[in-house]
Order: sequence, then structure tokens, then C-alpha cells
Amino acid sequence: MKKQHTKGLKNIDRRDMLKKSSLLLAAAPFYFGLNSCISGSKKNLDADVIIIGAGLSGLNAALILEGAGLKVKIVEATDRLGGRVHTAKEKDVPGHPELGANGIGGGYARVIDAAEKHNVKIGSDRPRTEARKGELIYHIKNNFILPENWSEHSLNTLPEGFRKSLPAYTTWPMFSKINPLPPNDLAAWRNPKYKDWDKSVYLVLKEKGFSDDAIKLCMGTNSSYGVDAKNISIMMYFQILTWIGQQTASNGKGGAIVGGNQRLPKAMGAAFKQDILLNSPVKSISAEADATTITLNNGNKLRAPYTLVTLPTSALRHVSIPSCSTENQKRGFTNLEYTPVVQLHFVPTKKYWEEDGLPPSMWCDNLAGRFMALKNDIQNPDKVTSCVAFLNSNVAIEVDKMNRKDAITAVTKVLEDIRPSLKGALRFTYYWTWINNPYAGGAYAYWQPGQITDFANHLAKPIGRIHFAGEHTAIMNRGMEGAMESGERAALELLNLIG
Ligand SMILES: Cc1cc2nc3c(=O)[nH]c(=O)nc-3n(C[C@H](O)[C@H](O)[C@H](O)COP(=O)(O)OP(=O)(O)OC[C@H]3O[C@@H](n4cnc5c(N)ncnc54)[C@H](O)[C@@H]3O)c2cc1C
Repeated sequence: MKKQHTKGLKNIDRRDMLKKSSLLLAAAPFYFGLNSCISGSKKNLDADVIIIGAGLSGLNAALILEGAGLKVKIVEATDRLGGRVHTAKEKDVPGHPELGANGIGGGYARVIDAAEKHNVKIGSDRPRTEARKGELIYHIKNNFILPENWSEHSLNTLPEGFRKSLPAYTTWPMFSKINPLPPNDLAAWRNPKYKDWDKSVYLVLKEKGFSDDAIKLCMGTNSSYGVDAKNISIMMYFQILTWIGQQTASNGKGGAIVGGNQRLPKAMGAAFKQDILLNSPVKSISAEADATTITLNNGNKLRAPYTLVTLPTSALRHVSIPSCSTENQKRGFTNLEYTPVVQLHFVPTKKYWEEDGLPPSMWCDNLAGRFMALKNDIQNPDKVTSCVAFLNSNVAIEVDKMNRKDAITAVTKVLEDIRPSLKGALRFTYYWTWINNPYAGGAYAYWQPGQITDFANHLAKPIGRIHFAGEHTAIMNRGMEGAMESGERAALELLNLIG
């Protein structure tokens, strides 16, 4: 019997890819292999394909190519697999919250299939990076505001018709109402037909009567995407909404990997039988007529007929590559930015929320960001295991510019100033930045006005024998599923060429 998650989304966007891949894989033993299929000089080749980056996109591509009989080598800059899937170690933060990807959608067909195949369990009871319902208070312009008091509060500057919605959720229903994309066409966001919508969220909110103050509150404070309303395209929100609609329609069971999402890339890495070079940052990639050469920071070189690059553009900017295939691609590699995220983790040493009677978690318009009391002990679901100051957008950038010690001092001071019960109630445990990190450069790609029209369809264009994958090149999906989709697309692209 087919499992629930094999219905829905998977049928929409995987049908063609899988048809193609099953034909190719069936033919694999006869056609693939270093000596049978690579033209040109075969001397000094280290693999058929070198894959740079051991995130989900690189690992998925590697397993598909290995399954087709190719010799594949993965080269990874850091000492671990998973990239932006990164679970905190229990010794660093009790409850091991996710530092990177958190939720797995019910329609994440590839992620769910991979979890099943590699024997990691997806549980609906997941460690969280957000507060539970009823456990959050807003802290705006130095005032505590309970969600139930927001609609009538004097600091509520939202226009009529929006006043009842909380700042973090105000714009979504309206964006949903004006979303021009067809609900079943997950690729439509890149269709030039809709290019007039590739404009800033700011412009749209102004047209709807939002003041600058209200826009800053809703889109420039703890914003999950980008930095502020002026530098984000509303088309990206339409894409997210269309995709979420499909995720919901799939009726699948999502959640998170039991024991931490990082178990998935770890299991995928264990299933891959060939070499994975860790601690091996790549510094340059060059392409000749019949081969590609990658040079590591330590000077070592590897050669293969094809290289697949899975780095976010922010990390790729540190790597020297040949000229782009188009000017649009060059602009994309240069300008596509990643959402700023910094996290400071603490362990509560007393129940500060009982002392002042306020909810334990706070949504703040200052350096404390989203301060969340996390309950990540599945055996003991009411226990606050740790707290995180989850900083997005401008506050993340501000804190990231400080040295680590000053950042911890500054955020702790703000927390203690706004909420005296936190004085002496927090033991700092762990600091993590996705910004000041040469191998990430931010959490996930966000599209600025005009960028989707300019280069979304160019980012994945091969430069000679160098191919590209990664979440930012995904067409139908986002996040982890987008990474898996892109790895699959790139692997099939290579198999088509090599076969
Ligand atoms: C805070 C946060 C929250 C998120 N929440 C969610 C969520 O709830 N749900 C969801 O689906 N997704 C979420 N995501 C997004 C998701 O994690 C990513 O989209 C996905 O993991 C990206 O995979 P990737 O393979 O494309 O890139 P990456 O995982 O970034 O892989 C690229 C790899 O390349 C390596 N690398 C970089 N430079 C070099 C170099 N020079 N040489 C060699 N290797 C290099 C990196 O170390 C990395 O391992 C979140 C991400 C973050 C950071």
C-alpha cells in the first residue's frame, strides 16, 4: 500500500524527473562508469563527478549518481555533514534545538522518502525554535503587550482591517488574497507573465494604507525573510504561499527527525559508499575542454570531467570560478543574499515566568529578537529545556558585527533590562551565527525586487562542465525539500550528459 506522503505534492513535481531517472538508472550498469562514458583525457581523474558541499542537495545528488554507477567524490569545507541542517549538540544546548532547518512539511516527498530509506524517523513531536500558543508576549517600544490586548492597544498602528492581527502574522492573509499565482503551478513564480509582481513588499503595503511605522513592525522586525519590506519581492511571498498551499493539500505527515534533523544528512552520508572529504574548503574551480579541476585551500587539486557546485551564492562568492554563462547569472551569483540569523542560547536557572507571571517567551522589537523558552524534552513536554534569543533581520546584522563576547553581553543586558525577573536567571550556553560564516553567509536565499525576473532562471545554468544545485536553484520547493529537489535535478542533468 502506498504511504500517505507519496500522494499529493510528489505527484505534481516529481513525475517527470522520476520517469527520466528510472529509465536512466535501469540503464546504469551498461552505460555508466569512468572508463566507458567520459570523453577526452581520462588521465589523473579523481572521479566522474566531484560534488562540492555536503548539504542535502549535494548528498542527494551524490546518492543518485552513485546509484547510477558513477565514481563520485564529495568535498565539504566543514567537519560535518548537513550544511544548514544543523542540530545543536546536547552538550552545547540541552534539548538540542535546531540551529538550522527546523520543520519538515507534510509534502516534503523527497525528504520523507530519504528518511524512510535511511531509517531515520520523522516525528510530529519536534524540538522547536518557536514558542507554543499562549506562551508568548509582545514587547514593543518598551511595553509588554499580551496578544489578547493587541487589537485595542495604543501602540497598534496597523491600518483598519488589520488591527486584530498580531505583527508577526499581519500581512500573510492579505498576501494570500492578492496572490496571482495559480495554486497548482509551483513554477509560476518564475514565469515572466507575472513579472509586474516582482516588486517590493513595501510598495504593496503602502498601497494598502500601511504607515512606515506599521511596515517596520510587521516586516522589518524579526522578519523571517530578508531584512525589511523594501528589499524583498512580494513575488517571493506569493511563491511561499502557493507552496505552503500545496504542502497542506498533500495531507502528508511532516514534523522533524526524531533526535534532530541532522540525523538525516548523517544517515545519507553513511549510505554513500565513496569518499567524502571533510575539512576541505574549495578555493577555486576551473574548467578545461574535457575536465574540471578544483583546488582546495590546502593547495591539493582534484580533477573530474564534471563538478557539481551546491554552495549558497554567499559562500560561492569566496570561491574563484570561470566566467558565468550569462550576465544575469553573474548578477545572481553576486547579488542573491541570505536571510540574516544569529542565535544565542541560554539555560534558565530559575522559573522567571513564575516570578513575574508573564508568558515565558517574548517577541521583541530590540536586540532580544524572538526570545523563546523551548520545551524540547519529549519525555517531559512541559519542561523548559533552554531559551534562545533568535535574532533575524536588522538586529541579527547588528549583533553579528560585534565580537562574540560583546554580543552575549549586549543581548543579555537588553533581556535583563526589559524583564527584571531574567536577572541572574539565564546561564549562557551557546552562540551561533549564520551570517559571519564563510560557508553559509545567511540562513536561506531571499529575493529582492526585480531579482526573480533578472536571474532566477539563470542561477542553475552550467558553466561548461561545472553544474549548480542548492536550495536557491530549486523551482518547485523551498528549504530542505528545495535542496533535495535541486540535487535531484542536477544529478539527472549530469546523467543525461554522461549517458
Ligand atoms: C535558521 C534556519 C532555519 C531554517 N528553517 C527551515 C525549515 O524550517 N524548513 C526547511 O525546509 N528549511 C529550513 N531552512 C533551510 C534549509 O536548511 C536549507 O534550505 C537547506 O538545508 C539547504 O541545503 P543546501 O544543500 O542547498 O545547502 P547547504 O546546506 O548550505 O550545503 C552547502 C554545503 O557546502 C559547504 N560549503 C560552503 N562553502 C564551501 C567551500 N568553499 N568548499 C567546500 N564546501 C563548502 C557548506 O559547509 C555546506 O555543507 C532553514 C535554514 C536555517 C539556517
